[in-house]
Amino acid sequence: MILPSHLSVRDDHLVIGEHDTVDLAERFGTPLYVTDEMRICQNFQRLSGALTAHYKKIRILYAAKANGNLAIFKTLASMGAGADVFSAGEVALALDGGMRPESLLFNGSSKTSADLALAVEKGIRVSVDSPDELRQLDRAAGEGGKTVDIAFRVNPAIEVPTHPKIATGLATSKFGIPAGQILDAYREALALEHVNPVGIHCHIGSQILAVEPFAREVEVLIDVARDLLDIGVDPAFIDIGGGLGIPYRRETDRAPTPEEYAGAVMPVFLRGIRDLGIEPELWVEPGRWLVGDSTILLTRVNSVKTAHKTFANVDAGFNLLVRPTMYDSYHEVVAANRADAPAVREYSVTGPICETGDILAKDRMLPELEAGDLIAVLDAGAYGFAMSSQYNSRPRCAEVLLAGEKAALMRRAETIDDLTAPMVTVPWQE
Ligand SMILES: Cc1ncc(COP(=O)(O)O)c(C=O)c1O
Ligand SMILES: N[C@@H](CCCC[NH3+])C(=O)O
Repeated sequence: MILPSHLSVRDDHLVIGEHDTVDLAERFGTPLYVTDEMRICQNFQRLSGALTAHYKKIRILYAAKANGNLAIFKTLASMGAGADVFSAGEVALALDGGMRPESLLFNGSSKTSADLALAVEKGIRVSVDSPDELRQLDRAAGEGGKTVDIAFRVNPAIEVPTHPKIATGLATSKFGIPAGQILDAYREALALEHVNPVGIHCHIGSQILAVEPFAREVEVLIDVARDLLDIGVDPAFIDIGGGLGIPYRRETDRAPTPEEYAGAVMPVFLRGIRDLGIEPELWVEPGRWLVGDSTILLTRVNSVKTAHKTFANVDAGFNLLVRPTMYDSYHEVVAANRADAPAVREYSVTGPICETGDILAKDRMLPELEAGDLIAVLDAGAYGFAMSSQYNSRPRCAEVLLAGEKAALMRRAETIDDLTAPMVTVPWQE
């Protein structure tokens, strides 16, 4: 099996950073999310380096939805990242994590009036998703006695090779304004008093393992910029969103490197802006690429059963990692306490949730397993804990952050009391 450089095997045990996963599981319990902070920093530097090699005016906005732990915001803020935020919660976390309001972009196709008021109050730029939202934002800004800088989210009508549920720039997608309507939207923004159109925003989808769609996206955005110049808007930034995929199947996935991504996108961007005589900042909104491979989910085998096939029943299910169930996603699994043992039997690694679809990994060759063994699910840092739930009334597990020799909780495990705490006794049952 090919492991990323922050994972290794020592004395038959899987090691993350400098830490033996068997020790981590004993110390903190299972299930357990474990994140290597250094890996996130390396990922950030690599992506940032690849882009700035072409153009200096780059901003990286971490897509906060990928992993919402406050510690992750702090790590990325310290690297100089801003954030793509989608909710009041993400705004609060980003600001608490040390990001400045000017380094955030408030995205979303269905913002509440409270979201808009929050953006106005905090001075956060807004990616506006419809003319209706534009008018509401103008009103909110007027009431707050302010002017808000905005971009419009463009729907570029681009097909992308990914799971249909996470392609966001299809003509039929709920996100953005069709290219044919976008100029009217900017014209309307120019006519309004409290919104200031300064940017162009787009995001074509997630887990994209090809670079051509990003290059086509940039062409569309350059066309929009050309039209904007005609109506007197010189864009201060062009935000091409996130979406760069990672190789979940390391043996076979051919994932573009950041250098290949930059090599496809930047020449189109640079040629475009040179022709137009403008020098906007280029913004990107990576989520998965920054945090995806930084994290493993450790889960203990409760029992092994051979029936129609052989099941390793573990203590984490789609309550903690929904991607395999929701998108048929593949995550590599490793027998963490037998990492050198030969793979001799096919297992399905199944969780404790009362649903047939609760399968973390289907039909994988693994060493002989028994109750008490430890399984590591790899590449669980993006949309892992972030999409967890308390389904089946299971408290969520803890998250640990590693930095060199250090290991500390960045979120404690929930308890049964945490499940019931928000519940309120209705008066007729008192
Ligand atoms: C607006 C926006 N930006 C960025 C992202 C991050 O995507 P990814 O994690 O694939 O980089 C998303 C999620 O797809 C998004 O909706
Ligand atoms: N949740 C998806 C990615 C969605 C990206 C958000 N727009 C995943 O796990 O792959």
